[in-house]
Amino acid sequence: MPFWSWGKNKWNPDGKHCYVTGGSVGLGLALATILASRGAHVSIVARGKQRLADAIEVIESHRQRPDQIFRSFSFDLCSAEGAEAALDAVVADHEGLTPDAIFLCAGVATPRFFVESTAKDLIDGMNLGYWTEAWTSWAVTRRMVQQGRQGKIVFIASTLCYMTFVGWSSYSPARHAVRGLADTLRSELQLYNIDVHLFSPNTMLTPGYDEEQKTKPKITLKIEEGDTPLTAEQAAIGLIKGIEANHAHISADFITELFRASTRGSAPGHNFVYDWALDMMAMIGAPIWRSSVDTLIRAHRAEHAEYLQTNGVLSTHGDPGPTVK
Ligand SMILES: NC(=O)C1=CN([C@@H]2O[C@H](COP(=O)(O)OP(=O)(O)OC[C@H]3O[C@@H](n4cnc5c(N)ncnc54)[C@H](OP(=O)(O)O)[C@@H]3O)[C@@H](O)[C@H]2O)C=CC1
Ligand SMILES: CCCCCCCCCCCCCCCC(=O)[C@@H](N)CO
Repeated sequence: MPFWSWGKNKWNPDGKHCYVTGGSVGLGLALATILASRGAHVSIVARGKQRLADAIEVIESHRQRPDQIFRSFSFDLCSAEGAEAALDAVVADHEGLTPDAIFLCAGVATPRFFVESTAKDLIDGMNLGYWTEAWTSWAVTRRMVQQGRQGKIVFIASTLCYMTFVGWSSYSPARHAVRGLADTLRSELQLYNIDVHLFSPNTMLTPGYDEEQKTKPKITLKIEEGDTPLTAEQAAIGLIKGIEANHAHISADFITELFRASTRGSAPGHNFVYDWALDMMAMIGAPIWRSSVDTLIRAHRAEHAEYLQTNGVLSTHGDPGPTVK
């Protein structure tokens, strides 16, 4: 879309088929309910069947018209086969046609210290933080092009796709990879009139967030105190607003906006003056913040040494962990 038509013809989900991966809880469910309440047909995919069934009930309660189609399917999206099979199921009630919009919310974050991660932990990090999104985008793009259909693909990354710190060695690289793929596809899929967006939420209070607390190092949690968490609903509303504004990179909080504007690479920005102002703020603020965090980390050395000792972390050094392929 040329820049002079930005903001016109706001995206409207009414009557469109929206496919939300990871739509059973958290951000995906919040998004699915908003889309349903705005008249979309909604398909959700996740692994756990009970949570899918519960989610469909919630989505149903937002139905606007009797003809809206709501479906849920259980698939593991970490493999090309899983992503293809899920897509087959998702398009079945839509004459085999690819969805109008795909929201790639499926993903898992498991923070740990790098030295306590097994090889499997690191591979899982890429599987659950990158391939869950990449395989679905690959499957759907090929079909969209075969069918001559246009549409919208929305990748979900994180603030950690622009910056990172201690504890996120298995997750932040996967989120940076999602940004790399989204930026590449934003460029390439113009060939077919397929729009690509990247949403980078900060902390969201979701079941996934509760889960990640179980492995999160204390120092990581301490650094994250600087962030103000969003509810899944607030994040989903921010995402939809960003799509309506036709932003390539979307965020829903000020800190991520700072990192977006100062780490944008070749991605299109928002408003030039606004981005420039953010960039200036980040140029001064980010090094000050980083230096205070570095001080915090160095002050944590003794406690960390004790943690390694007590948990016998280094005695397992070199063990690749179970079932590494
Ligand atoms: N919460 C946060 O603070 C932040 C989260 N994010 C990212 O945003 C996305 C949504 O986060 P959030 O709502 O917190 O996540 P949740 O863990 O609450 O929900 C994740 C969803 O993805 C599904 N899912 C996970 N793995 C797979 C898989 N292999 N195949 C199919 N479905 C899968 C889950 O269902 P099931 O397990 O049953 O398969 C669930 O529906 C994730 O990618 C997350 O990493 C980004 C920034 C901040
Ligand atoms: C001028 C600069 C000021 C900077 C202040 C920075 C404060 C820390 C921001 C940490 C944000 C981390 C979000 C991680 C979300 C996520 O992806 C995980 N929860 C995974 O689910």
